[in-house]
Amino acid sequence: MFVAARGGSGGKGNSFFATDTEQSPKICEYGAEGEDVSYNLELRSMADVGFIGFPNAGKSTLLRAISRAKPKVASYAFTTLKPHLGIIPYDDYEHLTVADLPGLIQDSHKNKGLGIQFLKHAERCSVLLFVLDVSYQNTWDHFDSLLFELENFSPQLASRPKIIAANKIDLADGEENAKELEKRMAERDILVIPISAKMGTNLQKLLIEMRTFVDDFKKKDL
Ligand SMILES: Nc1nc2c(ncn2[C@@H]2O[C@H](COP(=O)(O)OP(=O)(O)OP(=O)(O)O)[C@@H](O)[C@H]2O)c(=O)[nH]1
Ligand SMILES: [Mg+2]
Repeated sequence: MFVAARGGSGGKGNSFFATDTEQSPKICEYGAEGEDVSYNLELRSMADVGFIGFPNAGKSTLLRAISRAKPKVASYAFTTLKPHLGIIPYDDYEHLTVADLPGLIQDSHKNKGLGIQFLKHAERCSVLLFVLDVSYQNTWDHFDSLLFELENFSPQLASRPKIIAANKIDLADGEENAKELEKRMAERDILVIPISAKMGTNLQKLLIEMRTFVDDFKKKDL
């Protein structure tokens, strides 16, 4: 927060000039003029981290778990229709802003589903967090499909630093599927963090990694 322009000091109102004999004086004193300043503001990024994932992967559940934002969570696709922002405070008084974005589907880049509208928001995030539902086995395919949509929309967006949150490890086979995903992604040098957004498992590790990625990105961006 900062003061964009200071107001002038106030003048004295009519009641200040009231006396025993003149209860409602018609005189007053004008205040001093305030500052008159023009600013050009540039919105450089919508959020530090943008959540990318298919519908129902648990993006909104994760946002609720790590910030005070309260986006709607439900077990049907396209629960989230517009981006929701959350703020994560860290112990050193820095904070990250994260954006829960509407679910992506095949051919989003051709404006299917919430399409381009959604991808435009992602374009303004510095780091991408892919939220994958590891109650499914082949989530590396999910990751590639999501990446394909991003690449077709904007190769620059697709080249942003990426982290994968392997979500729903509390469900059957979740941990094993997450391990297999981790193995495959290690070959591509992409970090996978197994979590359960619902149960709050391993979120601390995710928060630390998100912060490290964003800090690195900002350093390079300077
Ligand atoms: N078991 C389990 N269920 C989860 C977890 N995270 C989310 N869910 C459930 O998955 C469903 C979808 O969660 P949402 O957070 O709404 O998913 P979303 O990715 O925001 O979905 P869209 O807004 O449609 O893109 C809900 O029923 C959640 O309760 C998890 O870690 N474990
Ligand atoms: Mg959602």
